[in-house]
Amino acid sequence: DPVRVHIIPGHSRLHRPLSWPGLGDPLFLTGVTFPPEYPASPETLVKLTVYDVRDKARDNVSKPLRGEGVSFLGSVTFSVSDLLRSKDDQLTLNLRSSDGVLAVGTVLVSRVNMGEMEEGDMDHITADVQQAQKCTLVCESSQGTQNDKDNSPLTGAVFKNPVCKVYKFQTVDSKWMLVREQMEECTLSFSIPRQLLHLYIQEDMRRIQELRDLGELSPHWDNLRKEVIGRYGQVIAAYQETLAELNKITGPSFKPSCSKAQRYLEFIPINLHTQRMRVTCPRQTDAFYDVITVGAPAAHFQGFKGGGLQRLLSRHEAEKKSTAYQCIYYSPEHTAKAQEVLHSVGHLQPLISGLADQLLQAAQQHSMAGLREALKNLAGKTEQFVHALKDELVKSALLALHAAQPGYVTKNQNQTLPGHQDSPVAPLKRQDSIPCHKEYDEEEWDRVWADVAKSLNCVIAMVDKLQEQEPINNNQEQPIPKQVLADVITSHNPEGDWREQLCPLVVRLKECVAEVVVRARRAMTFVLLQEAACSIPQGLFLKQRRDVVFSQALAALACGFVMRLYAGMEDKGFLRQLHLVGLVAQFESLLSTYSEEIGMLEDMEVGISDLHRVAFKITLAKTDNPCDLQPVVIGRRDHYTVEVPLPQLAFQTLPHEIKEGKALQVYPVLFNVGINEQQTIADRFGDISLQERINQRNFEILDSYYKSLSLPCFQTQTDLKDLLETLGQNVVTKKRKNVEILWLAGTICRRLNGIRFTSCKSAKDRTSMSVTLEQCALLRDEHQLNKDYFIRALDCMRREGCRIENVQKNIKCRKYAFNMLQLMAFPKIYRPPEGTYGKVDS
Ligand SMILES: O=P(O)(O)O[C@H]1[C@H](O)[C@@H](O)[C@H](O)[C@H](O)[C@@H]1OP(=O)(O)O
Repeated sequence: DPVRVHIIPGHSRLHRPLSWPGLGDPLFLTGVTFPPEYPASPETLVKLTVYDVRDKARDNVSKPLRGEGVSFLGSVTFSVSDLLRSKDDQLTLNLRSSDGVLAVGTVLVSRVNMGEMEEGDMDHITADVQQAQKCTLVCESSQGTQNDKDNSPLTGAVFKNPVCKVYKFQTVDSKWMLVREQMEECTLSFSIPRQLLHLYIQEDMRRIQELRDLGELSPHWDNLRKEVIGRYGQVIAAYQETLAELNKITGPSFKPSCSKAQRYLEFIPINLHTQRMRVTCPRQTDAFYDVITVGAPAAHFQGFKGGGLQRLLSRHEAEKKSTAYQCIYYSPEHTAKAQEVLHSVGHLQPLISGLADQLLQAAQQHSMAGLREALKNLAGKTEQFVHALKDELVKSALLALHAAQPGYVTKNQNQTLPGHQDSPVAPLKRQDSIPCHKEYDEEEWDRVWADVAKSLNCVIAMVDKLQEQEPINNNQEQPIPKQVLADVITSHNPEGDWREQLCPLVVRLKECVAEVVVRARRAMTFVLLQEAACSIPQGLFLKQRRDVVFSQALAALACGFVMRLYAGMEDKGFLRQLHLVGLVAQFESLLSTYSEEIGMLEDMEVGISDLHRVAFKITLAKTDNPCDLQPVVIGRRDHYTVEVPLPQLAFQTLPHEIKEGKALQVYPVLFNVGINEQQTIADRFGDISLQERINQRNFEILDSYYKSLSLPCFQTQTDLKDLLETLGQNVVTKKRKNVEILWLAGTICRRLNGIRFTSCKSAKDRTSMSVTLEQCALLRDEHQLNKDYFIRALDCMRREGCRIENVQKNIKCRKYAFNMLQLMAFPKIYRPPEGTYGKVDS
């Protein structure tokens, strides 16, 4: 396979093959750097030596050792002048074996012109320091300003340690505007991951219990069960340890970028901060613009050797299908269905039981209205319950479970299944054989399941009957349609007490529900056992990876939601939109689709998409005490709810739908455009399909969200429609570093009242460039910032503003971690002013 070498300023590390599993002809890319102090000249000779690395764990082959998974392939030498004179800046060289005789492969050397350099670019990189220093920063504070609306006790409960900067800029009509930047930490950085860890542990413990409740299984299945339980136990122990370590942490409410790969901090989002820009213009009401900045949600501690979640999960699914010989393969949809059924029965059974008790209470009180109300609710929930179980999966899983019990025989073989014999790994071909245990009654489930509906009908019929017996004046409401089940009714004494007559029927209904729950729970647990057993150990590693990434993503989302909610408390239109449709949460990412950052982006894609399983609820806080205003997470992996408590005063002004606890939806979308030198390589020689796919898919989500908004205030905004159309065109256009995608997506999100997020690896350098650019663009487009002040304002914010403080908070140094050569690759407008960047230990 060809090896490509790029002479790229600023790079020297060997990179993994850029290839996708299943595709042949992988491309191995590596960049080679001549450090600025190195006296390279046209005569300089470059020797390339290529090794075959079999042992991926030994990624660092700078000093390869023979016989340790690394072997010499060949080498070749060329001079810098060969490259400079070459056609298309490219040399094709033959690798030679050590004795120089054999040609053992081809190396393609390209000289990379960073491309984004334009005439006069260098002038901007070394910007006019004097100009920039005519900076308009007027004051700064670490506490915010007094009597500040942004620092109310409400925000103070969740947002901490404000850093504040105020600037004065000139408008087009030579007036002055005041711009105030405020950046804060968020307590949710730690509290959401802690709560999630608790919930993960609880859920896995419950899973272990459910597996135990499967009862006696044949040795094959029993062994698998033991193994799965053992693995769950390990995960629980690791999570408990992490939680214990997290509980020891005090200090700032954010994880600095340099701790990104620390084991005990892996669930914590990197460098999560909120940033608000408030603009005060003469004779205008203040406007403010919020953004949440956070490092890409990704499993940094686990690393990116095999890629990120999106790739790992699809690879795993494919492998599972082909190697699941020990167990029954259930598709991810089936597994999700099993979880859903488990969840539904767990949720609905206590509700049905409570409503049945209410019905008896109403009967006791001889209240026909109460009886009918309770019956209506009971019927509704019971129907939901019956419906939730109406799935072929339950039936087939019951059969499979039956076949997994000791003593099971098949009709065809009339002999014990292989999986039933002593060897725990003997193949079991369940699907091919129709189980025919003499004790197994295939109709049984249908009967048990139908009994629930039947017993509900008996209850309905009895209430009807009682209603008929009532004197006419106690029977004003419309009667429930008659469902005559004579065999039931005749057995009851029409003259007796209401409660007495209803009680046996209600008890029967509860019993039928309980019976169904036991069976359904065991059947679904068996499906999940298959899933877990088929995927050990890789599936569990991936689950842990997904837990980590999701935790970071949820902490960021919750932070953004709370900030958006607090900001919109007095906006009736916004609140209406919130409960009628929900909010867009738009993540902008600046990761490169190259090397490690591909893996980060693959993690991030799954983490952000998993956020669609989250809803928010607003609750009334017990007190106005800050600790009672902390959001609370409830739920399980397939669905979480974040409850956001508000103090009485704020709560009472909300629309009643929100006060009644309506689930508030979020629509997460992710747009990525890599901007640095690594993206230059990816754009030219690598694979950018990941970025293209993400942008196209998320455009579709955003577009369908917009279409689902039937609120007139959005449909009449023609420019919103135009913006979406332009974004749609941009995501399919082949254009390098097309940052317009990010600007359009950000603008659309703001117009849609959404939550804005900006991310890169550590949310410190590239993110700072993007956030300051967005702020200045808003000043120019929405607040008539004088054009001559645009670059000055941008440089000033980058030099003096909250973002350089963010860098300082993270690495204790006031320099963005860019070198000059990296900056050449940036789109011009993303480059910071001279003196603010350099080599730092980040
Ligand atoms: O905040 P980031 O842009 O992810 O910081 C990068 C920086 O862009 C890059 O130039 C530098 O070489 C480092 O990789 C920074 O990442 P850290 O995670 O090390 O801060």
